Amino acid sequence: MMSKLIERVSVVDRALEVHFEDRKSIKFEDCWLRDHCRCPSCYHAETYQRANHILDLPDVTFSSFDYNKSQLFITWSDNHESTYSHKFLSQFNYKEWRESRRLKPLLWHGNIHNKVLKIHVDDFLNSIDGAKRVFQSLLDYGVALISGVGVSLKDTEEVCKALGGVQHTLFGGMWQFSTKADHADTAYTNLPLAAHNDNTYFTEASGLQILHCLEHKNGKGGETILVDGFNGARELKKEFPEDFDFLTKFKVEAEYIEDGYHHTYSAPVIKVNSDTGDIVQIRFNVYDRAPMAFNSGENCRSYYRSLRNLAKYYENESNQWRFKLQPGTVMVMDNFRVLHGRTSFSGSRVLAGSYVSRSDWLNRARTLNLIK
Ligand SMILES: C[N+](C)(C)CCCC[C@H](N)C(=O)O
Ligand SMILES: O=C(O)CCC(=O)C(=O)O
Repeated sequence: MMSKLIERVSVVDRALEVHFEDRKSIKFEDCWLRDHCRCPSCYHAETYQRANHILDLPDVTFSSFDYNKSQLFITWSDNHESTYSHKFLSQFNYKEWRESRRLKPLLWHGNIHNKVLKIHVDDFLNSIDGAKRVFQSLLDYGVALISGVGVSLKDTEEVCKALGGVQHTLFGGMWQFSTKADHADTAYTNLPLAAHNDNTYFTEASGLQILHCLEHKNGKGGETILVDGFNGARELKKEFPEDFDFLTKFKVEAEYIEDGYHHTYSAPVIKVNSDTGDIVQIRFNVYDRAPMAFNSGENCRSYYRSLRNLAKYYENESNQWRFKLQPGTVMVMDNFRVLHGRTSFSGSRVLAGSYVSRSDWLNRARTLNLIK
């Protein structure tokens, strides 16, 4: 890794261009430099927060500056003085800064049992390396399997907490569900559920969904279906680019209705980062679509054509990973990316689990130094 020590600094209009020893340079506007002064009157180091309001940033420029290999010193026209370390400044090469914040999912289709991490719960809960491996599997494939978990809600909760914390929704925090109609939703039946993302009717869908089959007796079926929503979107873009484009723009309204609840939210099925073009979220759920009005017959037909073309990928069994959840093994998946479903079943089938918010699981991945 080439040194990021300071080689020289030059003035460019109201900016300072810092040239580093790795032959890269970064231009810092005076307003940015003043706003990033790290002196005690400008910055609360103990809370990592700016001390002043942006409206109180003085419209000043530098009156003089000096530097050595590791520091830049600025005296401002209002006589304020600022010091910046090379380590701090060298972070802000735009391309490197943007690239370091992009997630790099490994797209997949079909049975990925030999790729997805399967780790014993003791290694996950009791070792940093184990925790890193779980979150890396989630970042890479959107799925991880944690074995050796006690077949109880309580033991499942320990796993949910370690994944970032139990997210509370109208369904509760930790849930245990079966065919008992605890909520007005087909998850609480033995009906088949085609691959879908949860919570398309919430302003923010849950980040992770954690499922642990506590029992399935006196019956059959109830296979889990997983499919990579990002790979489906990429295939749609290749085969039906106009449908991909439509689904990145058109807002599909979703709803959840139950006594005392009426959630709705409208958002594109495929959310794209406008800066990088990366797919950042899939919100696909054919069941929870709300009845919508359309401003044209063309839009109405595009809605049905594009959703059906995307659904054909997700419903193609060669793209799906199907397996049976076993008591003791917890499955965790990225609900922003991986679609899940199940085949119909008979008998008594009890699942435990929870949601974890995206902020909370990405926080864990970030504090494990896996992402920026
Ligand atoms: C809470 N639990 C996971 C058991 C079921 C929640 C129902 C999820 C709903 N069908 C959706 O797709 O958002
Ligand atoms: O019963 C299952 O295996 C999954 C149920 C489901 O899709 C859900 O709860 O969102």
